[in-house]
Formats: sequence, C-alpha cells, structure tokens
Amino acid sequence: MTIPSSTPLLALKGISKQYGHVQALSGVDFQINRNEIVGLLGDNGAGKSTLVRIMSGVEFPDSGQVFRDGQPATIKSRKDSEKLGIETIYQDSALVGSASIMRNFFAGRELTKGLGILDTHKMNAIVMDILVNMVRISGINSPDILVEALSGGQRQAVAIARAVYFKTAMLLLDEPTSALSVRETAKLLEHLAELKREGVSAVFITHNLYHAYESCDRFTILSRGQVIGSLAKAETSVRELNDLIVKY
Ligand SMILES: Nc1ncnc2c1ncn2[C@@H]1O[C@H](COP(=O)(O)OP(=O)(O)OP(=O)(O)O)[C@@H](O)[C@H]1O
Repeated sequence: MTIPSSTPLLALKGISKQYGHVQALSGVDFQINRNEIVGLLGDNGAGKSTLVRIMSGVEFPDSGQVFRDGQPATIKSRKDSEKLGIETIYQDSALVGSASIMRNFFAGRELTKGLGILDTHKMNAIVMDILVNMVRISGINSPDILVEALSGGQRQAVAIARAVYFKTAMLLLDEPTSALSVRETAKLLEHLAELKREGVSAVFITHNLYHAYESCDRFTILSRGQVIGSLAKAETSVRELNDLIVKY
C-alpha cells in the first residue's frame, strides 16, 4: 500500500496527561510530517517534555490516540517507540559514558560475523566513516574513545550520527543545546540541517526562538498543556512566536 506523502509520519490526537492535580497535557493534537523539522515551543511547564516522553514511550497518556503513517499505533515502552522509528536525544544524549563511541553507536544493533562473533573491525570503520565524513565531527580520531571523554556537543553528534546511520524516521531532541557552548550549538544546528538532507524528520525543543526559527519548518506552540498554534515558518516570525508564547 502506498502512503500519500501528505499523511503525517506520526500523528497524536487528543493526548491528555495528568500528574496528581497538574494537567500537564489536555487534548493535544501534534504531528510530524515527512522531511520536516518541527519546533515544539512554549514556556516553562507548558508540557513539551511530557509530550516528548509520551512519544518516546517512557510515559503513557491518560487518553488520546497515536497514528503512524495513518494507522493506529501504541507506544507503551521505549521499544514500541523505537519500532515506530522514533529516537530521542535528551540533554545528556542518553549515551553510556563508560563505553566507547563504537559500543554506544551500535548498542543493541551490533554487527556480527555470524555465530554471534562481533565484527569489531567493520563497526569501527563504519563509525569513523560516518563521524568524519557525514557529521564532520572534529577532534575524534578513534572509535575506542570513551564517551565520557567527549564534550557535550560531540556526544550529541554521535547520537545524531547514529540516528542517520540507522535511518531513524523521527528524532526527538529535548533541549539539546541547553548545555552546549556557542560553538557547539552552531554545530548542532548544522547537524539538524544534515538530518533533514538525510530524510530524517525531527522535533526540536528549545527556549531559544532564534535557533528554532533558523532550524525548523513548522512550529507547534504549547501553553499550559494545550496547543495554542501550529504555524509554518513561511507564515510567522520570531517576533510573532515570542508574542504567542508570552501572551498566553
Ligand atoms: N513526573 C511528574 N510529576 C509531577 N508533575 C510533573 C511531572 N512531569 C511534569 N510535571 C508537570 O507537568 C507540567 C508540564 O511539564 P513539562 O516538563 O512537560 O513542561 P515543559 O514544557 O517541558 O517545561 P520546561 O520548558 O520547563 O522543561 C509542569 O507543571 C510540570 O511541573
């Protein structure tokens, strides 16, 4: 069956989530389209991270539906989310510090020569090729370097390279730049553009509207758990986005 290109990769409909007395999300509709970077914006406590956690399978909504390519889907665990082609990068990039770049890159998806014997040579070659040629990460000359020795920006780059290599359909980035230097942030924004060229869609959460405006094709704005706008870049400006966030 061919899926029309206008069908969202992922659509969430009427998502609600309550924590005790706090209504974190209330009837939220959200979608990720093909080859699109969506900026998920809103003030502190608006519900952005809760929505990302629901898409990542670490939280389950009280109500609402999920559709992948127009078909009903369930996300009850990280595994379910991964099966739908969703990967999440948090501030700390979810890598294991005490393991090498290569082990992190292939974690759970190791290549073998058969009989369960790891093909370390091949995995090392792939990691270096993608880090050097595709992500153009600087200062890394060996796949054996431990992740804990990398800067925040380099860690994000490894996680992004992994998403590109494994053809992740959707990458969720929850404030990936908040711990990065100015230079590292600029590099991460370049990686976002690279992701798009590679056909990966992404959700980018940031409090920096200039970064969002530079990188995203569309913006969904949350306020107190509700969507107050979904605007294409062509029909809005940094100023309007700022006004929307501040006004509600
Ligand atoms: N595990 C939890 N237990 C209780 N309340 C929570 C929990 N997670 C989130 N909340 C509450 O839900 C609301 C939405 O939080 P969320 O973290 O999704 O907002 P956010 O838009 O990501 O905010 P920020 O930009 O500050 O990270 C907030 O009022 C928050 O305090």
